[in-house]
Amino acid sequence: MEETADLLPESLQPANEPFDVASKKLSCGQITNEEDESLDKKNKCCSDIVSDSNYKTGLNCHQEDQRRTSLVASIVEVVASHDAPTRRTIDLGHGSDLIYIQRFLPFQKSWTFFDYLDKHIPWTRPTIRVFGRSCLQPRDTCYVASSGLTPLVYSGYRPDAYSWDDFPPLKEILDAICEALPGSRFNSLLLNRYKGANDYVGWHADDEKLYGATPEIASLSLGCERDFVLKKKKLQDSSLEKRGDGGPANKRLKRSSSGEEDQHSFALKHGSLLVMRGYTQKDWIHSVPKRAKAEGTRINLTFRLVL
Ligand SMILES: O=C(O)CCC(=O)C(=O)O
Ligand SMILES: [Fe+2]
Repeated sequence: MEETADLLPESLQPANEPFDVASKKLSCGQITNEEDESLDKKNKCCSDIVSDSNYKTGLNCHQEDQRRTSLVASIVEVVASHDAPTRRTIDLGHGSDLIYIQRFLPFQKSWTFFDYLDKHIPWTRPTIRVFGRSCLQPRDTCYVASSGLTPLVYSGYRPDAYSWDDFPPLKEILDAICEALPGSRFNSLLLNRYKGANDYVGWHADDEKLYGATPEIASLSLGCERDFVLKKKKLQDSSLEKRGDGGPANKRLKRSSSGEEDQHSFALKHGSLLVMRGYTQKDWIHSVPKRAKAEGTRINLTFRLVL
């Protein structure tokens, strides 16, 4: 990953609204989640029904019991259907694709992981090199990997690898991801903590050789919602083109004038999982830009396989 300075097109500024989930921890300037909002409304509506059922209804005890049973069943159904993960596959074309799973982890469980990681991970903010200049990385980081792997080096920085055994909850998350992605394998994890609106990751691709030609990267988001932007590489930016191995990249990237989108933006929700697959690291770059209204802390975990 050779990170570039943050070049944020004006058109990508979102219409953020403050996010406040009563009793669900913090308000961090997150984008309002329409579904969470509607869940809140439905939950409120359900509790209204429950308290209404205490009023005199004119039904006998048996009828009242039946009514309560069916009310409880429908409340459970509403809550369950809103808690269920939703999976979406996004075909970026030419062998690149994404999977986005909203509510991959349950809401409160995600906050439990957030609190643990915020407190227990030995976060550092290293000096990196961008365009030949040294600067402080604009977010906190930590690296966890199985022993004996090729070390990760990015932007002139080589993080020390902590062991999975140092942070047992990470293994729990890894197990959940492997269960959701049968056949996938991960042995390393780069953690990022964005402490507010000014923290970001600039345009880059995770195209280091140690991940091979078509790495699968599973990215879990916890805490404050942030935008994740993907932009198609120009043909001359393609790593294959740079290596002079122009054939496949040429074929994949050249056809981009066919009306396909060259840029995608996703608001990554608390507890969501985004998976990048295929040629996504070869043909696309991605970033998490600064966002004035994203005041809260966000923790991101990217699980990778070092070959
Ligand atoms: O924070 C994110 O969602 C992305 C982080 C990222 O791109 C990276 O660590 O390589
Ligand atoms: Fe990345």
